[in-house]
Amino acid sequence: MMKLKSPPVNSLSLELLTEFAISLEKLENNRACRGVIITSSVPKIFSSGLDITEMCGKSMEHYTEFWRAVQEIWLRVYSSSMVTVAAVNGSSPAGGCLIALSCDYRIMAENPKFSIGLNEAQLGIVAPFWFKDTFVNVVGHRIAERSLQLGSLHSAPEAHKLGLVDELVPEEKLMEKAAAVMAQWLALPDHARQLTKTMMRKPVVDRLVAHREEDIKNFVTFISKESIQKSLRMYMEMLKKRKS
Ligand SMILES: CCCCCCCCCCC/C=C/C(=O)SCCNC(=O)CCNC(=O)[C@H](O)C(C)(C)COP(=O)(O)OP(=O)(O)OC[C@H]1O[C@@H](n2cnc3c(N)ncnc32)[C@H](O)[C@@H]1OP(=O)(O)O
Repeated sequence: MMKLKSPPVNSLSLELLTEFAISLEKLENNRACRGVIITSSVPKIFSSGLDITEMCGKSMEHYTEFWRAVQEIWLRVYSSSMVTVAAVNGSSPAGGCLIALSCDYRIMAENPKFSIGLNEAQLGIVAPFWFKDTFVNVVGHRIAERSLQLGSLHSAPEAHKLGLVDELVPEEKLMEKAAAVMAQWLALPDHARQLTKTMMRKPVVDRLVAHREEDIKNFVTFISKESIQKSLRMYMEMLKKRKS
């Protein structure tokens, strides 16, 4: 099991992304490890998505390093040879949702206050093509398009209805259910499951691998724009105001 632990809200900072990638690599290289459940040890939050402070007021070099780390974590989770189950035990916007979408199966706590989705448009930013492709592969083109254009965050019941999560279970049963799903998936021979997974996911993975540097350049150019920086600053202010 891998538990995201970066209070208060599990923002995906460069440091957390780097630790996450190293832990995944260790598991991937351990032949005895055939599956991983990804969850959070922060109450009510799976992950608040990419750490916005990493994308605000920093240098081009920093944006480059940060985006490479974001790409890396997606590539590792999406193309993992292990069975990956997301036990979504709290809200999961944007980058948090991407982590869950990249797993093989998603189980969410059935709490209507928890929400999940790719809400980038609400921040005035655009989910890159590989976020979009991952989303389309889970919910289909129409639902993904509407949800992305509106930057929707879906409540747990709504997310289940749309197919964004596979199952809802009472919060106290979440880990038990995740373990049961893992056992079901691990009952199959690894090679057949792994080859099938690769067949389904390879075109999307290959697309980023082929355009990785271009994608970094696009990100750095986009995020460095003063209008985008202003949108991000306003969003952070809104988060702080909402609190007080
Ligand atoms: C032409 C095409 C080119 C394309 C190029 C690419 C373009 C860029 C693509 C970038 C993709 C971005 C992906 C992302 O993930 S962006 C992040 C999106 N995340 C969010 O919108 C979530 C925001 N947070 C919340 O909604 C709430 O915090 C949450 C529901 C998660 C929890 O609520 P709660 O009430 O429990 O906690 P607070 O809101 O009080 O938060 C506590 C403190 O944490 C700070 N915070 C929250 N989220 C973030 C974050 N994502 N990054 C950094 N900091 C965050 C919040 O401000 C509070 O701080 P303070 O205690 O200091 O006030």
